[in-house]
Amino acid sequence: MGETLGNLGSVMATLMFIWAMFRQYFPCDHIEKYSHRLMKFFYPHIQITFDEYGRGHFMRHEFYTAIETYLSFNTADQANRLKANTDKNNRSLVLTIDDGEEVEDEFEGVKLWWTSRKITAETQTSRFYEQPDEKRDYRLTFHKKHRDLIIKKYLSQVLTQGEAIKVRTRQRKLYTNSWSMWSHVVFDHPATFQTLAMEADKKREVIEDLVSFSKAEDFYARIGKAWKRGYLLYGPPGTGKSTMIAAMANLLLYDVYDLELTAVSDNTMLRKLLMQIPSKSITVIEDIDCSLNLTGQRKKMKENKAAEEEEKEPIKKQAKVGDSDEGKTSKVTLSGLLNFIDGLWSASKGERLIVFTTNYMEKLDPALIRRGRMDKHIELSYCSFESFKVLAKNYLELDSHHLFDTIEGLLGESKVTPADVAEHLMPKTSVADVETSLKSLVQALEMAKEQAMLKAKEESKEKESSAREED
Ligand SMILES: Nc1ncnc2c1ncn2[C@@H]1O[C@H](COP(=O)(O)OP(=O)(O)OP(=O)(O)O)[C@@H](O)[C@H]1O
Ligand SMILES: [Mg+2]
Repeated sequence: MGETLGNLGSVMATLMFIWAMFRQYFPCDHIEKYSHRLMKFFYPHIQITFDEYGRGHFMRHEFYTAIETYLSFNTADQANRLKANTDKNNRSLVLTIDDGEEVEDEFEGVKLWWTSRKITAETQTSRFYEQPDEKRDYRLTFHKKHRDLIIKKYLSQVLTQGEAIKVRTRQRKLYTNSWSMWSHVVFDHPATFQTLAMEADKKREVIEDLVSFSKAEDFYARIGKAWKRGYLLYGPPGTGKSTMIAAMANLLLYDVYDLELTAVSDNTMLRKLLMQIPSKSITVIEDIDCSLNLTGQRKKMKENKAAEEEEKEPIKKQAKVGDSDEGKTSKVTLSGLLNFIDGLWSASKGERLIVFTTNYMEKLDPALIRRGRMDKHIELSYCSFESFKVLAKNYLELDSHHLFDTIEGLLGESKVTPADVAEHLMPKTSVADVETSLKSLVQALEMAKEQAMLKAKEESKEKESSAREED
């Protein structure tokens, strides 16, 4: 239909040309007026063309790719000729409508037609660059009485839907910083909140927080706050902090920017790196307590330790002279990081998450973790029975077992991390042996319980003896 209308358009253009020639020899205002009316009567349609590339541009127009995605998802089943491509993951086929094909779409009861066109032009080779010899575009045709509806509503819907599909299907990346640049690999971590071992209520709370944040653009705009949210994940090693970050990225379909602060030489470079982070991303700073000058206490502790060492071994101190930390360590400061989080970062558009992790919450400077900067503090702790049940389901596809009661009792009396539990549940043979796995876990838990009891005894003995000494 659209193609026929297109052809009709070219016929009309030819007629217009003949008419222009005619008018040159027989000028007459009346005839001109009526000719325009006639033209509009016969061709009451509007056509809009969306080129793949702009003039002199080497990047595809974003609207072209958005339309391509929209059409391949919504209308490809109408076309008889399709082009097959693999997606960026090389995993599934993406079908787009082939050159010259026409598809019909409908919006609020109005019919419109899209044509995918290829126009072959003569090759022009300039000294500096080669002009592509074929040009592609999408042509949209609709009745002129729907002009406002299509231009104002339909087109913006096509673009937003196309963009949304692109985000959903795009390949996500894990970025790491080297010098002042980010380099990336494919982010393919399988962790999800479903497989994360954590108490169900706590998990639900985190998921709801993340989802409502990702949908709250209007809310943040209304209250005049930058659309960003900070999370602090804390807990002993092996309790799932890094796993939770992967689950967050998979839930929101964000890219991950893993910022290694020890590789950042100063605040200027930090700013440069952070400015390159786009929206829909999670910026991660792991083990913030180990990141140099970021913790007031840590610095003090270091100084105290150095002073102690000095007292014990003055010779060692002499050897250290000239071996100052200055050259080796990063000059990134806590205030530099905080200024950035509060200042420039807030000025950039789009949603951003920043996640800090630490094993030692108490070591962190209060300025870093105050609410508003780190909006949510999430503790990941030792394995509870509820967390164990998630792991048993993941690793052994098990909902219940006669050893579960014993395990529940032992977990209450010992401190083991989900990482330790997971290690015992890992099948050691090609055929998963549930009984052996659970028994080995029970043994490990009993040992941990004994050790915990011994430790408690030693501690109480120490307390008693120090109290006696004081007496
Ligand atoms: N809560 C959990 N749910 C599921 N798996 C977990 C959990 N905690 C730990 N694991 C398992 O243990 C491994 C280590 O966990 P992870 O790297 O997330 O710990 P972490 O808290 O980041 O430790 P660290 O403080 O040392 O960085 C993971 O690969 C995962 O298989
Ligand atoms: Mg970790």
